[in-house]
Amino acid sequence: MPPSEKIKVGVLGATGTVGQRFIQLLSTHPYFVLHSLGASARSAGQTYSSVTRWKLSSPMPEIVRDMMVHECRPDVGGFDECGVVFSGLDHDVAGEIEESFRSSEIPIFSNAKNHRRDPLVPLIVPLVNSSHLSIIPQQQSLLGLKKGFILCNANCSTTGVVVPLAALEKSFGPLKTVMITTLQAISGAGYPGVSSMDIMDNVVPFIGGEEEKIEWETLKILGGIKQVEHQNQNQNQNLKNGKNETKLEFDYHQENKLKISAQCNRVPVLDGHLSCVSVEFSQNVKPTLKEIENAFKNYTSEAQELNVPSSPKRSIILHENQDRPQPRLDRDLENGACVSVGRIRECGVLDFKFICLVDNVRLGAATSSVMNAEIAVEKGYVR
Ligand SMILES: NC(=O)C1=CN([C@@H]2O[C@H](COP(=O)(O)OP(=O)(O)OC[C@H]3O[C@@H](n4cnc5c(N)ncnc54)[C@H](OP(=O)(O)O)[C@@H]3O)[C@@H](O)[C@H]2O)C=CC1
Ligand SMILES: N[C@@H](CC(=O)OP(=O)(O)O)C(=O)O
Repeated sequence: MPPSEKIKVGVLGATGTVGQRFIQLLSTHPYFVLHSLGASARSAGQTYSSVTRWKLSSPMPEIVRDMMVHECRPDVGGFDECGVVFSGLDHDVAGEIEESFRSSEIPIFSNAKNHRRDPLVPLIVPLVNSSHLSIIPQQQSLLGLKKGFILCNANCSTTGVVVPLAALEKSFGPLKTVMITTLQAISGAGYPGVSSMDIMDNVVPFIGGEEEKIEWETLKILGGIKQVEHQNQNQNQNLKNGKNETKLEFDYHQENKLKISAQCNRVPVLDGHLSCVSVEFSQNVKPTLKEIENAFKNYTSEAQELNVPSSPKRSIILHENQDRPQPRLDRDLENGACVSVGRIRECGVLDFKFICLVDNVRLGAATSSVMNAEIAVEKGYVR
């Protein structure tokens, strides 16, 4: 259900690649209304249209053209009046800025990598693990906060891969081994990103830190949250209460010891990260090709069940043509909010292999953040 009154929202890094998608998605949103924009000191104090190199094919929304861009501080520019602030900040600065907003009781939905490993911060791909929102009250109580929290969405390539992997685990139980090779678009590196001299007529077989992120983020996202008994630090109180404390912890898929290896490449594509994925199941009786196709086709997420505004009708679109999915042809499906899957076939080394595609700036970044916020509103975490 939409909130009775639209919630004021802010965007940090509003001028950047991800920031521009935020602006586009939020300019006509049924739950949220754009209230505050932030970027670097280079842009602060000027209007949005004068400092932004707008790179989307749709025009810059009228409502932001004359809005003032502010420094990314919770005490300026009306950020303290926002119920939600989205962050598309460069990771060099995102860590401290996002913490300062959280301390000021402002919920932050971040695209940056800085807090993804934090044991109190949920790392949520909204088509997979929105149940991890349940860690937020613990984050707030340990930090003495009432409304503020940080919630991260995943690396763009991770996002594209975990949706089909979640569909396989939902139907056939834990995976044992996953091998991933990515072909990543240049917009993934922000603007201006990789030099044209480096990427034209070329493939660059290195993206700093990306392989490690895919490998551990997948474990946090696909793993569950477990309740762990901790000994109460205050022994007297412990004796008085006669019980230990229960805390929530991410299990990082440890129980099933999922092994993942990723290799990442930058290719001359504007938007859309493609991945070649091979998987091995834990169960002895392997599913058939038809069963795998059905697992992808029938996969639904909580975002779909809640029917939040940014949720796709289909989380996974299965392509039958042998030469699909392709970034240029398929990245716009479901307004960039789904994952395309195709070329499912048996693998001579592991069990099966397939290709998947995600729009790195939409589901891989801004759309996931907005969908996470919609789910958080629906579940009462944003007040
Ligand atoms: N592009 C993608 O596909 C994805 C990106 N991400 C992550 O999202 C974040 C944004 O990426 P992207 O949009 O590509 O990057 P861009 O380089 O395009 O944009 C960076 C933004 O950060 C702002 N900024 C830079 N320095 C400062 C500072 N010192 N203080 C305040 N603001 C600052 C910039 O403002 P100004 O214009 O004033 O310089 C700009 O708005 C990154 O953390 C990235 O890793 C995550 C998933 C996918
Ligand atoms: N590194 C990704 C984009 C990105 O910014 O990732 P992260 O949010 O994990 O730092 C790419 O180049 O395609």
